[in-house]
Amino acid sequence: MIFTIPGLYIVDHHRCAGWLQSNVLLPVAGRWQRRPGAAVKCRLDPDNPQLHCEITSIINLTMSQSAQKLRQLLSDPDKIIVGPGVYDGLTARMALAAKFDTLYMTGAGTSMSRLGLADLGLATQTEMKENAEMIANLDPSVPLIADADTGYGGSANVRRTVAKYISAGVAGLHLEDQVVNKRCGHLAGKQIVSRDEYYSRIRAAVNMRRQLGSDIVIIARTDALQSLGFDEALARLKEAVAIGADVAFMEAIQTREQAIQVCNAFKEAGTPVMYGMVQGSKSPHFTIQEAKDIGIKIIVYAGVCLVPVYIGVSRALKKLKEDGDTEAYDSEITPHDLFNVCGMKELMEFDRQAAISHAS
Ligand SMILES: C[C@](O)(C(=O)O)[C@H](CC(=O)O)C(=O)O
Repeated sequence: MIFTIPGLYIVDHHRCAGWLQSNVLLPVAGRWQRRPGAAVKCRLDPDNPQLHCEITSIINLTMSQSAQKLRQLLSDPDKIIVGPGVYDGLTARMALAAKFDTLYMTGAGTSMSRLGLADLGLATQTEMKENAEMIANLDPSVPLIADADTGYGGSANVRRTVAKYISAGVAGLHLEDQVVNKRCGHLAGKQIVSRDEYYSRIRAAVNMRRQLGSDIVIIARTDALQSLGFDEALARLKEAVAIGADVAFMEAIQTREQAIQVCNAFKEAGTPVMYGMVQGSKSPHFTIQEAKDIGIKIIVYAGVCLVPVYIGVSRALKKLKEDGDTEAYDSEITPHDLFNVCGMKELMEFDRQAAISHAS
């Protein structure tokens, strides 16, 4: 379908996370010129879906490969995006080797693996960004969604967080409405900031993205369900999306019905909904297929690596401590196998090529 808007033509548009992303013909020096990659952010008039009623911005995107890929996945109607929760180089490499097409950097996992500390808002902006940067660049063709907690302060901090995550190569990030001294979304006693403060975080993120000409996907997360109830949590997500967030994420959902209600609430507008699966929490458990069936667009399994690492490593350590020996595995893993998952072949080939150039 081709839309006509006074001043420009939009062709090849596709709907993507609340954006209409398109090739655009712009009148430049009296001629229509095609500007691939330029995006027009439009609001559709619900009463007249054939016409755009408002152009909110035109952006020349210096699209990052990974954010673009994430947007492509979001715009695929048949796709559910699955983010295995990784938190260090090895878990990220293992998820890549398992051929996941998206990764999720869990903040809880980052806090525990990098700091040895529980998910209580202790990981700093710099620590989170450094971890995200390392993971995002192991294979930049696989988009990384990274936890950005509260944005680490006021709007100026959020601004800086978004800029850092963009330059780190992160494809999408989520920002929430807990106080800066936050805690894991599945713990009791969460404190929530006012609507205005939350909205200013989202607005800061959206404005910074625009200022940098980036297409990073902004995921609005609310933790308000626990203390303020479903209606308030939903209202916050709706306003966050109206401000410019691309995806709605209600944290620590308590029932399957609530998950369905959230999906239904955003269905008409085509806003993708994200769901956080945390094994052992009170949130309903969904398989990928179940999540897809109810309309969830992104599901992240925050504990998919953490839990088996905890179980497996605890058992192995107990064995060594008590029996004075390591566990025997059916198929012994050699150091080679581990290094291969972490790029050994490519590194050695690179080294070989460098040596050849040097010799010639
Ligand atoms: C999604 C989450 O933010 C994360 O860091 O992975 C956590 C998950 C967890 O603590 O296990 C959360 O707050 O839900």
